[in-house]
Amino acid sequence: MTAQAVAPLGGGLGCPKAVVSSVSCSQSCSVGFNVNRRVSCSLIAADASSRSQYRVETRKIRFSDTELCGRQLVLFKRRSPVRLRNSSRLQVRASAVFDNLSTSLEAVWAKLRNQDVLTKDNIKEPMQEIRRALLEADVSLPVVRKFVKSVTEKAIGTGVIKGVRPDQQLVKVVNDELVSLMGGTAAGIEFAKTGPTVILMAGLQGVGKTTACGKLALYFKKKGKSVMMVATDIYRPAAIDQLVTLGGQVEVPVFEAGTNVKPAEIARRGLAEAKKKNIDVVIVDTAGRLQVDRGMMDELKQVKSAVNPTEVLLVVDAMTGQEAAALVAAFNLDLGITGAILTKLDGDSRGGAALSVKEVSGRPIKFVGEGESMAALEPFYPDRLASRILGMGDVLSFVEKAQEVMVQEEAEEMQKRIMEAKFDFNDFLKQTRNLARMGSMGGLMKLIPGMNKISPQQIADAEKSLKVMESMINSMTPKERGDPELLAKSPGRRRRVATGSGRSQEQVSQLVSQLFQMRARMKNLSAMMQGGSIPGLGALEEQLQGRKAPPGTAKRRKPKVGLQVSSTRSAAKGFGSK
Ligand SMILES: Nc1nc2c(ncn2[C@@H]2O[C@H](COP(=O)(O)OP(=O)(O)OP(=O)(O)O)[C@@H](O)[C@H]2O)c(=O)[nH]1
Repeated sequence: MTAQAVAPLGGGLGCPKAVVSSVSCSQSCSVGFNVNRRVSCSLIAADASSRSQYRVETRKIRFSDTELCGRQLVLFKRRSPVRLRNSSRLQVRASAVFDNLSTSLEAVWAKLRNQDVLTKDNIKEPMQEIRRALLEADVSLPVVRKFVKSVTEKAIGTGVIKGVRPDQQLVKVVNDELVSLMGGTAAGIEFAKTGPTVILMAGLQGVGKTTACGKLALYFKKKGKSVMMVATDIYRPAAIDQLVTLGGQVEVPVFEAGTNVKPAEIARRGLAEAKKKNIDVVIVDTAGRLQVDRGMMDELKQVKSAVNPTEVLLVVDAMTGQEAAALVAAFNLDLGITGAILTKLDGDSRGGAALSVKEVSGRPIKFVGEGESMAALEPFYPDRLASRILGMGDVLSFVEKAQEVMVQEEAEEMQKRIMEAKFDFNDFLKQTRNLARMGSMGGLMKLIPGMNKISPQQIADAEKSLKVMESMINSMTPKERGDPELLAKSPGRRRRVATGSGRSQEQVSQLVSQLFQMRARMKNLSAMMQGGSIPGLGALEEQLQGRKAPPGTAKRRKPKVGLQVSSTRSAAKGFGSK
């Protein structure tokens, strides 16, 4: 993009002025040229005559709309002002949001380069860096604390993934936590089941509310919806004109009733008009205030009850950082909102708002504005933003692949152990942890053909008994876990495990005998599969639910030890039953 000749403004900083004939800008140039506020720009001047590049001081420069064609740019090279020739080309690269955060995080990964595995000790310093980087990005302190704690726990708990370096592993954990911090999945707009979907827009003055109305109108129009905007800002007549102008730009009708009718009444009339015209989406613009005050809230409540909106969206300015998040929380408590629109994410915001809003307010960001043009509105995708911050999409997919391979290898190893009837309590623990990693058992069951008939209650029972069993296994010594015979032979060991886990001795005995039954069943099953007589899924389901003993196991193997093997029915309640 090329801007017109930039003439010196004179005076100001008391330095020689850079005069350039044209300005070529990288993608974020609109930040530098159109925003009516302080922006942070990193200017790189390439002097065509000397072919040298000047890294220009990153400084706050006040640009305003009125200065658009006559901007003074004072360029520095090693703190001395630089005079550029008329033929010089000037590249303006506004520091994009999250640049600093991304750079700081790169330094974090570098700290782990020579490590073999993530430990409590070697992760301390990187985590301090992450904490500092997030605070600098203006993320609120409680959010940072929670984030750092959770990343630390997960990073240490992940264990080694074959072929993945610890720094790569940490990138993945940080990515996943960033995504979940921002709400996990994208929160879309809810549409009314009948009649028009009404979206009430609220927000302080100058945050970009009216602009966001126009942007949303265009967004829905592009989705094939008919849209109408309603102007209820009766305090600033220019606001109505602004909305009408935006409506003209995006070719969407604007309902207005001048400045002598109450906002709630205008909204009501606007909605009636929209119903008459069979409009799909009605966007209600409201008046902003300099700060939250009672009058504003009361008025918003009146408008809200007049039109009963499907969505109440609070528009907040990303440049206000964590304040934006606090504002969303305050509006949510008082007015009740369904989400936020974060504007000016193209400015010099440090990005803290995007990271804090969901955690602080409990409400998701639904859209982000990244420019003044009507098309500069995007649905908010936490995963896309996280990978934009980290800039490591390839590392993420590499780690995911490695995890898949590991799960596959573990599964093959487990299968081998099952066939050899070596399945022990360590395997059992590993399996339950894998289950936990993969999500709830209910979700998993739905994926297995024939298993969807299991009731939620049965799943809940199974999950509960898995937890009970896990507590008993955790009280066993590593030797006992690897060699369950030890427990089968020794009532003393079983007593110790019972005391350690707070369970009864009978429960421990039952668990041990269930392991032997399980081994026998699995061995039989695998023998059948090898012999080609694979039981039908219905039978498998019954076996796994413990309703029917699998063929060949009706006459159960006698335990080698003095333990009473519990009945098939009791086995159904726990280990391997589902
Ligand atoms: N860079 C940038 N500027 C924006 C964005 N959204 C809005 N603006 C600009 O911010 C300024 C204020 O926007 P408005 O839409 O008038 O704000 P408002 O909240 O309706 O203001 P009031 O009507 O006074 O309450 C305008 O100059 C917009 O062009 C954005 O996402 N990025």
